[in-house]
Amino acid sequence: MAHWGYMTTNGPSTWGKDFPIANGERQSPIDIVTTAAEYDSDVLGSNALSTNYTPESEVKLVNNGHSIMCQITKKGVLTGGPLGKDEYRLEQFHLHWGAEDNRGSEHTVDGKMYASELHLVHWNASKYSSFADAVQKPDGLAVLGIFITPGVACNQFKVISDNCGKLKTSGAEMTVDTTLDPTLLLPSNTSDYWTYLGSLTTPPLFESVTWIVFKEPVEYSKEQLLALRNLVDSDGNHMQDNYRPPAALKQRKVKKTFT
Ligand SMILES: NS(=O)(=O)c1c(F)cccc1F
Ligand SMILES: [Zn+2]
Repeated sequence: MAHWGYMTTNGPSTWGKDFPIANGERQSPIDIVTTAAEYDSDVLGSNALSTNYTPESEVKLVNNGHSIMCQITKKGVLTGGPLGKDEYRLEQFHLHWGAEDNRGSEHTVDGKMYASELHLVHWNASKYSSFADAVQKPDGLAVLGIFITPGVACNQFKVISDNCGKLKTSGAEMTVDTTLDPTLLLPSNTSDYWTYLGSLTTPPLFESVTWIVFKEPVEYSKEQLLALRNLVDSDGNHMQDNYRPPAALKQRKVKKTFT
């Protein structure tokens, strides 16, 4: 079986062969049609979305062949909003990006694509015993989606962008002896977001994710975006355009926390 990727021969249009759920009822990403999103005060009313992360004392980076991933070792949690009282533990974060600034995000907003999208992946530690246990459950995961646009450098992301050069090839791993506070990767406004029920955006595409996509993008510098584009994927090509295009919304509603 040819390993899945983002090239013509193994990209998103071919994933349905090995992962039939690719054409399922709650696939991600989606195009967020802002006028169709429903304001839902009780998504926000009952208890606002809240993150309680512990800064990582060292940064564990992995080039997993499809993205650059930071493995989280502390027990930070996300709760509230659409997650109710359940506590979702931060497991890892990674990104998707384009070869150029005009593309790269997975979710789109009224058809607009951002240059990149950061995903903070959490699993429901109130109900399940591990990420592996939660990953196939309909309420198993929660992912924060943060849009990235070219601008000033993001200081907290420097530990990743400054080390991409040492993680060029697929399978490369390294531990950087510096702290990282995942809270500082979030936009300043974390009250305004869209939320809907979806899936992993890479194979195995499990339909287990409550998506929370922030309205406010964060800025990364051109150099930080270039560092991502110089990574090499599992086929030895430049890791670029590692994003899945939007899937059909089907019978879903997107909720929003702002008017
Ligand atoms: N892209 S995504 O955030 O849906 C995602 C996950 F949540 C978990 C594993 C891989 C992955 F890619
Ligand atoms: Zn992702």
